[in-house]
Amino acid sequence: MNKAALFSQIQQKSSFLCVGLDADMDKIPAHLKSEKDPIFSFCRQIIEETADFAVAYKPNIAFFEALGPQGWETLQKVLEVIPKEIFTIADAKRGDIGNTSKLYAKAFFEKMDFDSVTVAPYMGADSVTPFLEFEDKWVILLALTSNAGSMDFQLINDSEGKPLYQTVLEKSQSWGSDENIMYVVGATRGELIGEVRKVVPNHFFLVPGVGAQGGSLSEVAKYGMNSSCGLLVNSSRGIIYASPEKDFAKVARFEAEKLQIEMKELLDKYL
Ligand SMILES: O=c1ccn([C@@H]2O[C@H](COP(=O)(O)O)[C@@H](O)[C@H]2O)c(=O)[nH]1
Repeated sequence: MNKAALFSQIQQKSSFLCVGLDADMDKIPAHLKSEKDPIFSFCRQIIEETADFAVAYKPNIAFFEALGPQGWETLQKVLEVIPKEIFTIADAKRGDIGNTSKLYAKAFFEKMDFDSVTVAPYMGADSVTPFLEFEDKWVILLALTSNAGSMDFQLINDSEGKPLYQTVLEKSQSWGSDENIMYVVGATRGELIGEVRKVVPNHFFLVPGVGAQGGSLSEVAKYGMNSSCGLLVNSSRGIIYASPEKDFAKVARFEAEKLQIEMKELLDKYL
């Protein structure tokens, strides 16, 4: 999917919501566990109920890998029930020496037909560029993540006072463009989102951290929105585990709609 198609969907749905599919056997409702493929059943129902409000889905690959070989089959089935016009993100956080990255890219872009994959930047250009050789596919590079540990490296300043995440943003711009690179920027980062936006004014950000991690959607929009929205804001647990009962999918729909209503207001305000 290209940037224009993504923005057009954001406008049509008045939403920049990404629903995170962190489907955990220990957390899905008990009644699903007797089904043949409980994780597929859970994800399918979440997708069916939230697709009106979501412009992206982000299966976190760890939750599928943890199921062993069956998990990869489940992931493929989940990918197939996501409506074609909705952007898909393999949250896999890959990246390795060039020939290995090439095969990771093949796995997510050819064997499975994801629109994008999250990639760690720390092995440098040759670990990222193999992912950029696929038309209308995206790399989502970890820049300023939402977790406390982001302080350990990403916020360390160099001798000129520049934080490492900023070097990642600056350097990676020569590897691709705002048509094939997005950046992960945590919703928990507040004003720093504005600092990221200054360095990369036109790129989309994938923003995890609203909902369960407590990030503020209004701050994300205030500091991060650009003229083509430029934001995909993810919520996983806040939507998919909003109810542990049989009504989980309906309650997920309600939570997704709540976020979409807030997003519409923010789009009207800033766009
Ligand atoms: O900086 C990051 C990068 C990725 N994530 C992932 O996003 C979701 C967040 O889930 P919530 O339940 O909405 O907190 C999850 O898959 C993380 O692995 C992130 O949180 N922060």
